[in-house]
Amino acid sequence: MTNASSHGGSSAAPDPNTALVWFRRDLRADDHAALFHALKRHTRVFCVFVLDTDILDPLPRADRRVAFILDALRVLDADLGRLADGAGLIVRHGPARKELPAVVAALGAGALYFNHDDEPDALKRDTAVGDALLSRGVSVQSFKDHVIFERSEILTGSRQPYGVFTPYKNNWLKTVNDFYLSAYPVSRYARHLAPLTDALQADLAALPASSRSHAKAATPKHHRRVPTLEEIGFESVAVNPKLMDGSDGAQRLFKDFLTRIDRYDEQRDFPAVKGPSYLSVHLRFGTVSIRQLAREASARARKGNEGAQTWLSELIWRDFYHQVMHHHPHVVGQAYRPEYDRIQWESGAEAERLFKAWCEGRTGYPIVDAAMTQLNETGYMHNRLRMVTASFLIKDLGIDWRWGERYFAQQLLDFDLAANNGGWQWAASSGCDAQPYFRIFNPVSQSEKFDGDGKFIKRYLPVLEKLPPKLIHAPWTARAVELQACGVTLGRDYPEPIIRHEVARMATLDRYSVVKDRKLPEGAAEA
Ligand SMILES: Cc1cc2nc3c(=O)[nH]c(=O)nc-3n(C[C@H](O)[C@H](O)[C@H](O)COP(=O)(O)OP(=O)(O)OC[C@H]3O[C@@H](n4cnc5c(N)ncnc54)[C@H](O)[C@@H]3O)c2cc1C
Repeated sequence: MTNASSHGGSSAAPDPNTALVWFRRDLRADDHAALFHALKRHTRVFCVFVLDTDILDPLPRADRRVAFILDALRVLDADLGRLADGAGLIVRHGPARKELPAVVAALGAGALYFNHDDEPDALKRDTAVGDALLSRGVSVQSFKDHVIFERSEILTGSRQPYGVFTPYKNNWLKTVNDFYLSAYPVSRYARHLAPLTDALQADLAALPASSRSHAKAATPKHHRRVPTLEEIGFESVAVNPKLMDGSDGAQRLFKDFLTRIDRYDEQRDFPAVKGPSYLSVHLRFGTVSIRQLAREASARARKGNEGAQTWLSELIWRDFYHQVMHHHPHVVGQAYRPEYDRIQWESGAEAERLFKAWCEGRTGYPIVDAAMTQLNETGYMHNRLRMVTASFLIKDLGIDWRWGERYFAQQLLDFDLAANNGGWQWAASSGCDAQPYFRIFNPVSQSEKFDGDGKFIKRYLPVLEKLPPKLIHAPWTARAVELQACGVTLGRDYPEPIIRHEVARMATLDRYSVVKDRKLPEGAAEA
């Protein structure tokens, strides 16, 4: 499997036997397209990760993702060392567009290898790095690694990108075979990984572009190549330990999920149940290979395992949203369907107040508040609740989906531009194969249906612990004495609802009337 985009380049000066592999959203040493191809074609291969200050500088100083990345880099560094004696990860801290050319020059590398990242900013960065290297005669090779099918690999019969998921999925399933799912056997050529010698590390530490290098050349035997959070200007922050340990942690989670995958289709919608895989952060940072996951799911799905079939569909949604972003980059910032940008969202101080209450889990709707608390406290939110909270913000509070998209992007450990944008535009009805605009989630029925006994709500809102199932989904419908018997006074211990869903629903249908001038279809309903 190659699918390489060769950017060409040739020169006598850089050493054609030496290559540098640039790790980005693929933080593992196993089944790695760029690493495999570099090792196969070159006899002296180095690996680098750049803590890119263009990305890191605007982030809040306490960011779970940075903690996750550093942890994953430590595992990657150790794994490279296990693959070949003395090998390891070069870690740089600075703007990637400057660091990469500097490291390439210091190593005398004749080629740079990396895996595709199709986010618009990443593409711009890669073009800048590629152009700088090409002008020096260094070849630049990039590969598909992050998805099973990318860009224009799955098209309609008339060679157009799909706008509807189900036919895309059917074509995906028809096209996929062992070729696309097999692993890149990195270890076969691991002997070509070059050791990070003391002299080399001294050279790297002295690089002018690296004002913030963390290689400690003076103590080579004991140095830490991967810096701490504090060393790169971040604060320590708690991340669920079950999600940590880089690629080792991903394998642990996947092994555990395989014991539950058969029941995924039945359990995945209930946030109090351990139903999904929790692998999203690992897929985001590539601490697990999508080929491994899709291969295992496909093998089970082909045997009729419905849990595996449903889970495979979710992995296909991921590919789907990535190809949407590739073909329609305007979705970053604008509605996929332009007519939805005519909608007038709420704005001003009142909208700001409602938005803040939503962010902080103070809407008075327990399922929404518990979900937002899960997000704020852990950096994760269950998929069903992402749909419920997104719908609530857009269709109950009348707030622009982009506000919610931005908040999720700041908070989610698994934040992925394509999936997050796809999810938000799905909820806003403006996206590719989105929820129709007239289908409006009723937060109370969603709560009753998917958290019937309120177990999830109570986990994140202990103040409601004593409320029985009949009161917990809509506490404002209870009599004051009933609530008091459970130790709750609305407005004091838990908020009054900030809107009435029935009223908001009518306002939303009105708001969305600018996109459809016909009457509501038969069955226009709540979900
Ligand atoms: C408003 C909204 C925002 C979202 N933002 C993100 C995001 O930033 N990052 C992200 O990875 N997912 C996002 N999702 C999709 C989904 O909610 C998460 O992928 C899922 O909850 C992660 O948990 P899991 O790994 O246990 O999922 P599982 O149920 O075990 O699914 C396995 C994997 O399939 C992929 N997947 C599942 N559902 C979707 C989906 N609807 N779209 C795309 N890929 C999917 C993910 O990579 C996930 O890890 C969003 C969904 C919505 C409705």
